[in-house]
Amino acid sequence: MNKSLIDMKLVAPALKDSFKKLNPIVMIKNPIMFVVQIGLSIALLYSFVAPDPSLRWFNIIVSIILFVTVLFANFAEAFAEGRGKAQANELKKTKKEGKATKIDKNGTETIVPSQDLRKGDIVLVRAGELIPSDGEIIEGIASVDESAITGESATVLKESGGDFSSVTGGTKVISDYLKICITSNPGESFLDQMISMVEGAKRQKTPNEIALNTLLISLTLIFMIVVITLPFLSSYLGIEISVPILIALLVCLIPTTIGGLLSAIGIAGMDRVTQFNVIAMSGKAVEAAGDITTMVLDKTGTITFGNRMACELIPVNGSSKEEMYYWTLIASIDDETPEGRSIIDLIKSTPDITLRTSEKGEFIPFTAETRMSGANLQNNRKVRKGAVDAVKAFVIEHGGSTPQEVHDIALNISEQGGTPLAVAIDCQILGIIHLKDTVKPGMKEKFAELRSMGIKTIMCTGDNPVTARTIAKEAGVDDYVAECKPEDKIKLIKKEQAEGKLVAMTGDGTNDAPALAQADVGLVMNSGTSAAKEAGNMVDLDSDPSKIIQVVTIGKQLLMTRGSLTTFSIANDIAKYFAIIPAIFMVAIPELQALNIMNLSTPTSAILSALIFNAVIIPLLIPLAMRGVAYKPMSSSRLLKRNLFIYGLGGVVTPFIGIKIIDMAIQFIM
Ligand SMILES: Nc1ncnc2c1ncn2[C@@H]1O[C@H](COP(=O)(O)OP(=O)(O)OP(=O)(O)O)[C@@H](O)[C@H]1O
Ligand SMILES: [K+]
Ligand SMILES: [Mg+2]
Repeated sequence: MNKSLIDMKLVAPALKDSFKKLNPIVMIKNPIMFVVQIGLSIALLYSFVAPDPSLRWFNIIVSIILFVTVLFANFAEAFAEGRGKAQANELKKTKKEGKATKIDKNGTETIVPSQDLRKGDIVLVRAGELIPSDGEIIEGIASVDESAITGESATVLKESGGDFSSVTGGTKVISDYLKICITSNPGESFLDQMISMVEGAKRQKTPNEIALNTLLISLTLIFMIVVITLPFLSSYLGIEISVPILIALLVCLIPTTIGGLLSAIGIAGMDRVTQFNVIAMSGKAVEAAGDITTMVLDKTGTITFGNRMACELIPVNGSSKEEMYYWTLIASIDDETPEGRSIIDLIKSTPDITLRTSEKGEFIPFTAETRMSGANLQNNRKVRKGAVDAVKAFVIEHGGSTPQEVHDIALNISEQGGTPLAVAIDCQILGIIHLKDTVKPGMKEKFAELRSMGIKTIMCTGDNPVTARTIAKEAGVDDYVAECKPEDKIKLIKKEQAEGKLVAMTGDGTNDAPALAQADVGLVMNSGTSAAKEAGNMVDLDSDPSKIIQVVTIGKQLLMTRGSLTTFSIANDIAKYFAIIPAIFMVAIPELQALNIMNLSTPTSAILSALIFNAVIIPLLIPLAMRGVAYKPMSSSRLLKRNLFIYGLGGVVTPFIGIKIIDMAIQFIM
């Protein structure tokens, strides 16, 4: 997926498409260019049935330039769509092949076409086979090649339970086997969504785009009224203006530059996100990313590396090392979380400890609500490990208490940014587990950058306040919420939104789904559950939660590119006014010479030069529309001033130079 944004191979198909788009039914979707197309038809008519045959050649040339103008605008859009279409074709190839081994209730296997699979079906996928549709693993552990979707050739280990249990249709099982429960109906899989997103089939105009379009249409209407009334005014002065000249004037005055580039800018914005291996479910999501003012981030895995590893087991309360290790093992033996596994690994690698248990009972899995995990044993004893305050409450409930020593050790671990877990059996605390985690490098700089863009960052963590404060300080986030449960996250997002903020967040678990749905931008990890993927509006194929920062930058760049090119386009039209108006009236009103600052050779050449400039500026700006304007993190008001200066002033000056050069060239040819 990492091709450059401007691919010369896409030029030929885009040219073909630009002719197809000449169909008026397609053209009407772009009202500004549709006006140009109508103007073209009228000018063409005048070329043949003109009342004044001496003007025939002028009329034909105007018609040709108008035709090229429309074609250039169509080309901009077709070129922007090209990359997505090519990518969609690649993805469709992945979809075509398809047989699946379905397992029915009594365990019999039947081979069915993949596209017949529905939600709830169970399939068996063996090594070397493609996973037929999205699903959750119910049995097995296997390495999966996700390159068809992510473009990365690294394989991912997938297994039932935990954070890596969801699989995507179109990816390939490399080793072992997986039994999968299908979670999507035909035509609704992630791959289907991805295809329709990248090929732009579902691309709807975003609210910002609609607002801008309305403004541009209003401007067009105003200029139409001006141009239509012009002949009445000029006849007073004894000047007759031919219809093709009026059309040329109209086309120069209406915002054709931005009208021709608007949809290309939107498509390219989504494309840039895709380049980044993030699939945006709508153009609106990318735009919303540009408007974000608050970013809610998880601590573990987003700000820190997240492979929180047990590094030390500290017995307390007079319990022996053997005793503490033994019960810690019992509390962790079925704990599938990375934390749980790292505890087992640590115990395994301790030389003088043997891993033998004879306990029978029921495992209590970790939840973000209880912030504990453990086991209820057959002899009615209960073992728990978890956040210190949660375990403390558990012990008190069973008639015990926590000695000061526990708090001291926990505080010490937290102050280092680690996570202390207390281990207890019934009313007695046995020890503390030190889980270590590190802040990812470069976080402080990233958050400083966000701050300069006017974005507030809030770190949310289920961890205790001391660990939270330590990590928050080290990473340089603006604010943090400790001991945060899933519902607290929604509350936080709603609170920010009530203050008029637009909120972005990342997430992966089912727990996160409601918060992801509430947020204005919800970036979901590809490794996440299907519930989370449905709730969010963007999916990161690389499952890197800190990518939200770059996604916001791309969104900002999209909005800025659109704003800059709109400014440029309207400023351009002002300059064209100064080229054409003096040309039309100068003969009758010599005083208008004062307006003729461009000093163009003849009225005809002036009009044609302005019209040619108006056409060629569209393809010249395609690279800028595709790449986006250069973006420097700064506050929006400073950015606005800077852009008004560059694109406003540049927009006035460029056509003066351009039109003058074209005028000189025309004289030279003549
Ligand atoms: N496997 C586990 N068993 C018992 N307790 C755990 C386990 N994993 C985490 N905890 C405790 O529960 C707390 C909350 O964990 P949770 O995963 O909800 O949040 P977190 O990972 O600390 O923060 P984040 O929201 O950034 O992921 C942890 O701080 C830790 O004290
Ligand atoms: K124009
Ligand atoms: Mg967590």
